[in-house]
Amino acid sequence: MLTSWTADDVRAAERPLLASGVPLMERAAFALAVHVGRELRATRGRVGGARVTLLVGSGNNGGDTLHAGALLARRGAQVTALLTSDRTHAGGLDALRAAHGRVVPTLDDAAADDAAQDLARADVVLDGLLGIGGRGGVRGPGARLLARLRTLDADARPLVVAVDVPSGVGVDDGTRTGEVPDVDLTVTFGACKPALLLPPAADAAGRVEVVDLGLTLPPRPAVARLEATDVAALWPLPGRDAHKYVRGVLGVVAGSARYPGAAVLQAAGAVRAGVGMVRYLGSAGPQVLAAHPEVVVGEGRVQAWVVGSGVAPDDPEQRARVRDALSHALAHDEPAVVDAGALEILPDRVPPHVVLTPHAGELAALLVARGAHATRAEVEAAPLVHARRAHDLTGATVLLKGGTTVVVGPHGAAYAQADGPSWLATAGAGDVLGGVLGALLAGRSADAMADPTLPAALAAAAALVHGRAAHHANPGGPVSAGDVADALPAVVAGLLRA
Ligand SMILES: NC(=O)C1=CN([C@@H]2O[C@H](COP(=O)(O)OP(=O)(O)OC[C@H]3O[C@@H](n4cnc5c(N)ncnc54)[C@H](O)[C@@H]3O)[C@@H](O)[C@H]2O)[C@@H](O)CC1
Ligand SMILES: Nc1ncnc2c1ncn2[C@@H]1O[C@H](COP(=O)(O)OP(=O)(O)O)[C@@H](O)[C@H]1O
Ligand SMILES: [K+]
Repeated sequence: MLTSWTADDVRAAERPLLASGVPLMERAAFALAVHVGRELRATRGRVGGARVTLLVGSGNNGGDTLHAGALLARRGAQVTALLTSDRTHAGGLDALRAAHGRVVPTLDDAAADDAAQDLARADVVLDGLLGIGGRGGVRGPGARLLARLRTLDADARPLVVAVDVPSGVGVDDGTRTGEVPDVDLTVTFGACKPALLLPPAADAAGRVEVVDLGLTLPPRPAVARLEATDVAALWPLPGRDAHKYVRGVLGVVAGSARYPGAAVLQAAGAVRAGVGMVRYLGSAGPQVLAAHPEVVVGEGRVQAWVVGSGVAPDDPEQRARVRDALSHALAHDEPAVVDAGALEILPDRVPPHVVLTPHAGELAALLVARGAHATRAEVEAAPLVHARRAHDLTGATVLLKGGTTVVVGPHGAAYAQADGPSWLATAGAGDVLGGVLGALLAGRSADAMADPTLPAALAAAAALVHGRAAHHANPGGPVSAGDVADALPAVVAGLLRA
């Protein structure tokens, strides 16, 4: 599992070490210089003679950058520091000067234009403008330099390394404000930060290397990302004496006369993910049975529900079945996935074993219906913030679909899963995901009732498996939702072997 901690968590963990004189900045800068040296050796064979340009802000992030620049200068690199403030970390500046680095105040437009030449000639640029002390987008001279960097021709573009985080990201919430450099590598100190996992900030962060500073961090991370072994540990495995009812029955209320395919795809997701049995309720029974003869059509006991996918607003009978299923789930302590058409008829407050699976547009509509202001674009710009708001307003676990899927549950549980290729953004893929998650909740129904944070972990696991199934179905190329479902058994088997 990848784990990340907030700026406050990291600062609190650093405090006792700093108080006892541990030289954290020197350690951070040393590790940064090692990583940059490795990149330079990979791209040009040696550090000696490499041109290194430092973007230096007013805080300790700039201090790290100057100290790393000094170490690289001592290894023969030609280092230029572009200072963007009249305040600069004194120790860092002394170290760079002592190592014969060049120091250039870059405080106005003319200086930024001159500096653009340094940027274009550089082999590597270190972004040391803002770290965990940044508030809002980069202001002033630093923003001018980032704009110059962004507009360099592609063939003049140096390797860009972010110091701790790319400057301009919301460290704790993954937002981006103003100019944010698109970096190739982020070397982050003490712990990974949420912005390096969360959209849209993480898209700017490139590869992430975490430098261990020996911090003692709180037990619960702010945002996590499941990996294969975590999913294997969460997956419900049939025992030798299992039968289909023990393994979990999933009630599926999906599809309508207008969208029968949603029911077929959702059943495919659940069946291929290995559910004990699917019971289907709705008008698409013949289509579901034709595609999946293993499905049972009609009412009966279930351990979990998935409701709403492909349920059209003009289908009052299917909407009534969704309402009945939701009431049953709430009254009998059965976990439920609430998708698409069912999001509009969700009760005001629900427990966390109800998992909402909106995309950004549906999440915005859900928030607006509860008196909050939100547009689709605002949700996409701050997925964690809006998923958390939806959790706070409804009580539900929230899985917000997107290129990176964000999951929020109670007690601060949060996940960011970036497992699928962009090809997964295809009609019906969400229906398959609902089926996979339903299968997991049916298989671990009692556990999901006992541990209110488990539905969030299962939702993240479903997103991982779904994304990997899209890769597996056709590596590097297009997939249909049906292809994704067909790839599930092999992907699950692969994860369980890992
Ligand atoms: N606490 C520590 O001892 C350690 C900190 N480290 C480094 O220190 C960084 C945090 O240092 P700081 O707390 O000094 O914070 P930063 O260096 O992130 O930035 C703070 C400075 O930037 C200015 N600033 C804030 N927002 C701005 C904006 N939007 N535009 C322009 N200027 C802005 C502030 O006025 C302040 O001077 C970490 O990210 C990490 O790189 C590492 O050296 C490891 C040890
Ligand atoms: N850019 C993207 N990259 C990877 N996966 C994506 C991207 N955009 C959306 N997805 C995934 O594709 C699926 C689309 O689901 P959804 O929006 O519900 O579509 P539908 O309702 O047609 O099934 C979700 O699992 C979502 O996370
Ligand atoms: K930075």
